[in-house]
Parts: sequence; structure tokens; C-alpha cells
Amino acid sequence: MKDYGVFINGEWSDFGLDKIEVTNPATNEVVATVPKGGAAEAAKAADAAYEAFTDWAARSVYERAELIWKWHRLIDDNKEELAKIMTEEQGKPFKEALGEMTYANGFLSWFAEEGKRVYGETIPASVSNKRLFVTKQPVGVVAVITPWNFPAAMITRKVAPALAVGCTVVIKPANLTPITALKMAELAEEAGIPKGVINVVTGKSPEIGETWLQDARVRKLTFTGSTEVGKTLMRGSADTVKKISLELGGHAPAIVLEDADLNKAVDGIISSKFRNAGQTCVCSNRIFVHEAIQDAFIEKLVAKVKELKVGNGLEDGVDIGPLIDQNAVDKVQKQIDEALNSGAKLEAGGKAIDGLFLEPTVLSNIDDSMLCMKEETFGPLAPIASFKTDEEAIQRANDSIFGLAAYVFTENITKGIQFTEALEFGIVGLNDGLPSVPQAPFGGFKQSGLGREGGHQGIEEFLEVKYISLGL
Ligand SMILES: NC(=O)C1=CN([C@@H]2O[C@H](COP(=O)(O)OP(=O)(O)OC[C@H]3O[C@@H](n4cnc5c(N)ncnc54)[C@H](O)[C@@H]3O)[C@@H](O)[C@H]2O)C=CC1
Ligand SMILES: O=C(O)[C@H](O)CS(=O)(=O)O
Repeated sequence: MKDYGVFINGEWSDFGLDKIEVTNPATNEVVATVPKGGAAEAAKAADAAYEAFTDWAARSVYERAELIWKWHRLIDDNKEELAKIMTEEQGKPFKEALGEMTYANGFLSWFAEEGKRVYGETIPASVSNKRLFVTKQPVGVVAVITPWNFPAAMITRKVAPALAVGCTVVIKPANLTPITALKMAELAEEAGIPKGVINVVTGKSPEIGETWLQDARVRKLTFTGSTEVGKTLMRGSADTVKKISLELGGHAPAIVLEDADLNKAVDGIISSKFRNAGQTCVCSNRIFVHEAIQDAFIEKLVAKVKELKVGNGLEDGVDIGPLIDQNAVDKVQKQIDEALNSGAKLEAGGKAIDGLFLEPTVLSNIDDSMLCMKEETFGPLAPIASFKTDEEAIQRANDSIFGLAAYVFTENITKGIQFTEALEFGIVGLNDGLPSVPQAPFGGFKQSGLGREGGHQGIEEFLEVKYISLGL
């Protein structure tokens, strides 16, 4: 068990603060402690990031990219250790944690190079004695607030583009899973990223957040987490008119059309639904299956679900680890029990095993009035509802305040494209349950967020556009 400090202006310190214990959700053992920081530490971090900004922004994008690549190589060299830390603090199986480290590192390599493609433009002037130019400049100090479900990727998906264009960052990782962020900051320091460019504060989230919201030097807030907290931060950003990016909740529909390849659909939905024990914002949470193939689909799905191994993520062959805490288990169990009490049929699983482990669960005979079809699940529950017509499936899939990810399974490509165009979601997997990659834009419609992360779009979130008019 290790006591960590926070990382501010190139210094590691606990500032004599009280500690927050970080526990392993699989064993309930304390694996580390971090400082319970607050407004003072948040202000120190903002001071450091503001102080470091001028020099960091003045460097060439190639110099910044070289340091980001060094950081990338160190993360790659240490990915097994980082993955083990992630499994111990978040619970996901080691193989998934290792996959997340590769995914997270993919944002560093992608944006180290995307920074070199931030182009300006010239505009034809309406008079002969003027020249008009457009350039792009880094927005400044960026506040980064991240969730517990992807402790590495949600950090690098924001920090990589920010650093590439010359911004500096103050980071508040989730207190449930802060160690991965702190370890990555250690490697950034080792890579030679200058002091003050990256700062990591742990502790009293509302107090830390409010300090950065009220600090006019913080010009951008990028947040990943619940829609509720996202709205709080969006309101607070208005006080200093900050640029803001929000990656919020999701409640993805997965639609299996009558002509779908059932093996492809089952594999895609299992990948999407049970990744991270169902604790991702893009999990298939509402599964709509055409009535003509529902029985065959359920039979195949249940057979595969019953093969999934639940256990400590450090054990070989484990597919599903624990949920993050008791609240998470209670929330999913409530959705299961409410559905069963409302007429749903239990096809597999259905209950907590022990501690924070929950059986991968399949329910059928689901209707849209049930809680599991309206409230984000964030757990290993697959509710199956049948439909008759394409129009009905699209209407029901779109009937949500969320619009992050959706999935369609069909072998008719024309129909598949028509579905992707009709679905009100920022990400659509067509015969694909795992669409997320660093080179593609990730983000949602409606109350799933604002802005995009990844892709070439993701770098624009950290840039200001400047128009220069030159009189000759
Ligand atoms: N759209 C996306 O890409 C993602 C969305 N999520 C959503 O986030 C939720 C699960 O993650 P959680 O960490 O529990 O979400 P959360 O919203 O409770 O916390 C997210 C982060 O915000 C911090 N925070 C909480 N209240 C705050 C405040 N008042 N001021 C400043 N910071 C505050 C937390 O400490 C944490 O670091 C789910 O709803 C999930 O759908 C999670 C991951 C990705
Ligand atoms: O936080 C999440 O759920 C992630 O954004 C999902 S993904 O990027 O790993 O697909």
C-alpha cells in the first residue's frame, strides 16, 4: 500500500492533508491513499499551469510532439504495471486494463502528430491593400475532470490534444481511481514534460471544480462523467465564459434486424454490453430484437453469457470483474428486480454473487416502461425487447434524453445505412460493437454531451481561431 502525493508544478507533495483511501473493488483492500486536496491545492495547480503556459505554447509543435512521444514510449514500456494498478483500483480484468493502456496511449501518438496539422488559411481581401489571415492558437489553461471507469483513456483523450497544441492542464481524476493518473504523471515528468504543464490534484471534487470554474485563467473545461455533474459544470463555466467539452451519460440501443447475422449480432452485443462489467457510457443497454428471430437470438446470447467468467480481474480467464462500489451494485439490482416484478423473464444471471460481483444478466419480455429502459444501467444487465417494424425500432431507440452510441445489426447494407442516418446518436456501430478508436470523433447528441474527443475534430476543442487583417 502506497501513500501518494499530488503533482503540482513538478513537485510531489501530500501537503500534510488528510488522506483518501483507494480500495480494490474485488477484495475491498486498501491499495493506496491520496491527499484530500481542496481549493488551496486547486489554486496552486492553476497558478503552476498558468505560469508554464507561455513557454510551453511558445515551443514548436514538433518540440512538444517529441516530448509527447517520449511519454508514449514510457507508458508503453510500463503498460503491464499500469494495467495491474488499474485492475487493482477499478476492477476491470487485466486483459481489458492492458487494452485500455493501448487505447489511452493511442491518443498520445494520434495527437502528437495531429498537432502538426493545425493549419491556418488566407482569405481573399475585398480591397487590394489588405491581406487577411486566419491562424489558430492554444486556448490556455485547461481543467480536466475525469471518471472512474476508464482511468487512463479519459485522461489522455483530453490531455494529449491539449498538450500537442500548447495548452497546459490541471487534472482532477476520480477519487475512486486516481492512481493510474498519478502514475502516468510520473512518466510524463520522466519524459521531460516541463513542470507546470501537467498538474494532478485529488480530493474534494466540488471544491476543486468550483475553484477552477471561478478562475478566469482557466479558459477551458473538459469533463467526462455523469450528465448531472456535467450540467453543474456547464452552469459554472458560464461565470467566466469558458470553452467546454462534455462527454456525459449514454443509454445505447442495439437493434437486431430480421436479416441480421445472429452470430455477428450476439458477439457484437456481448462485446459492447459486458465490457468493463457494463460500466461504459457506450454499452448496449436497450436491446431491440425483431420478433421473428427473438427466440433464436436469445438462445445464442444466453449460451455465450453463461460462459462468461466472473471474478477478480487479476485472475486468468476472468471476463467480468466487480462493479465499482455498492451503490453501483444496488442500482443494477434495482433495475433487475423492478423488471422481474413488472413481467420480465429471467433468461440468465439475476443476482449479486458476493461483494461487488454481479452475475451477467439477460432479461426478456421487456417493455419500455421499465426502469432499465429509461435509466442508464452502468452494469452487466442485458434487457431484450421485441419489435415488429423498422419504424417502431427507430422510434423507440431515439426515445431517450441520451444520444451517445447506438448499434445496428443487419446484412442489408442499404437498410443499415438508412438506420445509421435515422438514429439520433453521435456514434453508430453498424455490425460493430466496439467502434471507439483514437482516430475517430467520440461524442454525443442531446444530453450525452458537447463537442468531440479523438479524431481530427478533437484537437479543435483546445484551439482559439484568430483572424488577422493586414493593411498594406
Ligand atoms: N460520455 C462519456 O464518454 C462517459 C460518460 N460517463 C458517465 O459518468 C458516469 C460514471 O462516472 P462517474 O465518475 O461516477 O461520474 P461522476 O459524474 O460522478 O464523476 C465524474 C468526475 O467528476 C467529479 N465530480 C463529481 N462532482 C463534481 C463537482 N461538483 N465538481 C467537479 N467535479 C465533480 C468526480 O470526482 C469524477 O472525477 C456515468 O453516468 C457514465 O455514463 C463516464 C465515462 C465516459
Ligand atoms: O467512458 C467511457 O465509457 C468510454 O468513453 C467508452 S470508450 O471510449 O472506451 O468506448
